[in-house]
Amino acid sequence: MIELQNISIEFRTKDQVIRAVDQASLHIGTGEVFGIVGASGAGKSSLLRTINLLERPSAGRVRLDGRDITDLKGAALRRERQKTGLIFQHFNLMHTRTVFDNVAFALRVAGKQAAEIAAHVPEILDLVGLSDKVQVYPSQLSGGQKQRVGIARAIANHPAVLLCDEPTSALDLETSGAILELLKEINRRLGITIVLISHEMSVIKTICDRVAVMDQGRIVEQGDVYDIFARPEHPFTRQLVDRTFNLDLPERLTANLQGTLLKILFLGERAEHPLLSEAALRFGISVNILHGKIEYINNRAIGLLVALLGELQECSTHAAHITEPLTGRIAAAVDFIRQGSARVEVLHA
Ligand SMILES: Nc1ncnc2c1ncn2[C@@H]1O[C@H](COP(=O)(O)OP(=O)(O)OP(=O)(O)O)[C@@H](O)[C@H]1O
Repeated sequence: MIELQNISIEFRTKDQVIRAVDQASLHIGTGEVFGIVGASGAGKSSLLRTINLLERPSAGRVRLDGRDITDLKGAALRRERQKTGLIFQHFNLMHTRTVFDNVAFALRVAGKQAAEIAAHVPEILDLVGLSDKVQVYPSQLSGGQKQRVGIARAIANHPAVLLCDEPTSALDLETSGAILELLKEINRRLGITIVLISHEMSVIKTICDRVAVMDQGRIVEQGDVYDIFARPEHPFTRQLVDRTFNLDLPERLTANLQGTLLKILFLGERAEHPLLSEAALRFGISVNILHGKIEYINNRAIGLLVALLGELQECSTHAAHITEPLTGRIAAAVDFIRQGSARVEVLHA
């Protein structure tokens, strides 16, 4: 559906050349929800805007539906652009026009007749949940409602692709969730391919099937969202994923740790096995869970636990016969946990 091949984008200012995107390649399939994530200035917007050639690449090719559109101009380019809709972080609505007119404008530009526009706009506004706001002005709408108008306008001409530039960054958490839900529904019901950029992994995990991670103009990693969360390889991706899981411990807990502190990753069904209690019994140690979280990404579980392995406070019946020193038992327990989980990181020994 969308193929970006070795895209580089350079901006020339008076005294320097900024390479915003550096040899980025992507392939996005029909009907996918594809995310591009990265810090501010990573090159996400520039790359997104090459898909409909709002930004022309300095090098590389853009293919839409198998057709190379990189060199298109004028009417041919405008026709190709009709296949894409675009929504923005700050909605970009016309404030002196009603909700109806904001959406109608997109249809008028595409050459639709008044009768068709009059019939179609209410349908689209119904789809995005704004049937009761048809004659209202944008200033009378909440942020979430404004973005719904932005979405209605973007899908009015039945595009094959919806490009979303940080669509929820200006919204609170709850509204953001509702907008992502609406985008997902549009993807499912209308089969529109969605490309969404965000600086938050939490947005990506809520809606995307696959993701590309950008750092300083380069795509450093891409793949299935679940796999990227489960096994982030690039240090920048790891940082993003860690921030999403947010497993930081309060200083009070880390100041006087007695024992071995582990961060344990469980994937899928393995998260359901009683691995830690088995380790405790087998090796006669205490296992104290200090932090933990299970995330479900595309209905598959990723569990992360921070656990402290240490000496049992009292001699339990299970441990009474254990004579091996604590360090040996903990080392054996770490091995045992390592075998039964996806990854173990020793945070403190
Ligand atoms: N028109 C322009 N002229 C000069 N430099 C630009 C232009 N547009 C973008 N840049 C620069 O290119 C780099 C990438 O910008 P871009 O907006 O694509 O990144 P981004 O990841 O989308 O960032 P943000 O999340 O802050 O929008 C930045 O260093 C930016 O300053």
